Amino acid sequence: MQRQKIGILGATGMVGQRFIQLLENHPWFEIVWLAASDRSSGKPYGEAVKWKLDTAIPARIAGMPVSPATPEGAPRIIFAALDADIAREMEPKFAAAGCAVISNSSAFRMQADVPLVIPEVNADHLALLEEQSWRKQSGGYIVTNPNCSAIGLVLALKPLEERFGIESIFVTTMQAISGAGYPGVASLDILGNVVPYIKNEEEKLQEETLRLLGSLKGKLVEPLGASISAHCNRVAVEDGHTESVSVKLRKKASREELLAAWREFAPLRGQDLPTAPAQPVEFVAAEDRPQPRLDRMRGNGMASTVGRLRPCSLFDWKFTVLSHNTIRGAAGAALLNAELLVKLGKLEPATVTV
Ligand SMILES: NC(=O)C1=CN([C@@H]2O[C@H](COP(=O)(O)OP(=O)(O)OC[C@H]3O[C@@H](n4cnc5c(N)ncnc54)[C@H](OP(=O)(O)O)[C@@H]3O)[C@@H](O)[C@H]2O)C=CC1
Ligand SMILES: N[C@@H](CC(=O)OP(=O)(O)O)C(=O)O
Repeated sequence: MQRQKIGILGATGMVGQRFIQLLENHPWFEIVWLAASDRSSGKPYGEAVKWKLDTAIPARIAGMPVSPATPEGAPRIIFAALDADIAREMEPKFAAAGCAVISNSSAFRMQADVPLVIPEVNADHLALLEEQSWRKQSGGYIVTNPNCSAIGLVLALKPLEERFGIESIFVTTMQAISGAGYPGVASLDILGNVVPYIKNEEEKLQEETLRLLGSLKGKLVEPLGASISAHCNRVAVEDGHTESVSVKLRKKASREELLAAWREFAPLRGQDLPTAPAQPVEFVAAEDRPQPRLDRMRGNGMASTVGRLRPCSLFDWKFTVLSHNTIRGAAGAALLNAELLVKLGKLEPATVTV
């Protein structure tokens, strides 16, 4: 099978680097175009980037030039990892030029006709992309993946919502510093410290969770009718967001029933998507797990790990969730969205725009 040509917008950032790492040997996609800000444009990638991953920059990529961030000459499939303000201005230009923009950014996640998707949770919401004016005019569109804390949480909640219904959710996050990009949070602010504030994060986690667990009604997503309250904190962890969760269910369920719901949750089984984890929600029985350093790479960084399941004296059950914020929470999430779009016939063979 010939690999489809793809480009990465924001290729030098934390998420952009993860895209390169995950795509380098991907069986379906081939990186042919990298773009970033004017600061990087024109330089070889290896010179423009401050590479922060623990695998080497692929030699082929290090020598590639960084292109200007414009649709001219870009391939038709674009993985985008731009700050929200820049994405808001730039992603529509690529979609209008006929590109499929597979975005990580929050800029369009809550726009009614833009799918906000986790393939295991709400693949049917992808139908919304057909409503976009870009799709109708040029064939281009924008599809988004959620906030990095929302992804791990929603993967753990979806099997419970399906079987028992959810009435209330209370969640407290402990988010890794890589979530703030590079250079991100100053070392003097985070070393030996916890920062109980991440701008806009609680609002995004609450809104996106209910939209992801919501139902597609005609051309609109009706959010899940549950109450939710989130507290978000930045902690001195490199990668991996940890979340303490309490849930009130609509139907009483035993511990064994919750464990079975997570164990049997395999909505993508049989689809052979290269990035999909075999077990999207992994339960770890040890009393002191999950932990970011020990559990973030489960399912190649694509699983949501759940542990410490116990009764909650305020709600019904409480537990801990952990997921890798730049893999499952960002680049891996977008890649899985793209793989699903290929399966659905919505990513056409690569040609060059304008
Ligand atoms: N880190 C995480 O865990 C997660 C991040 N996200 C989202 O992904 C996006 C990227 O995040 P992250 O990688 O952490 O951010 P970084 O700050 O690390 O990277 C930003 C990227 O955008 C590029 N850029 C900046 N300005 C422009 C411009 N004017 N035109 C074109 N490119 C530009 C930068 O290029 P240059 O190097 O040239 O400045 C760089 O490649 C954000 O929307 C973020 O919210 C989503 C989920 C998780
Ligand atoms: N704000 C998240 C990362 C992020 O970029 O989220 P979003 O994609 O919703 O902007 C964090 O700090 O960990």
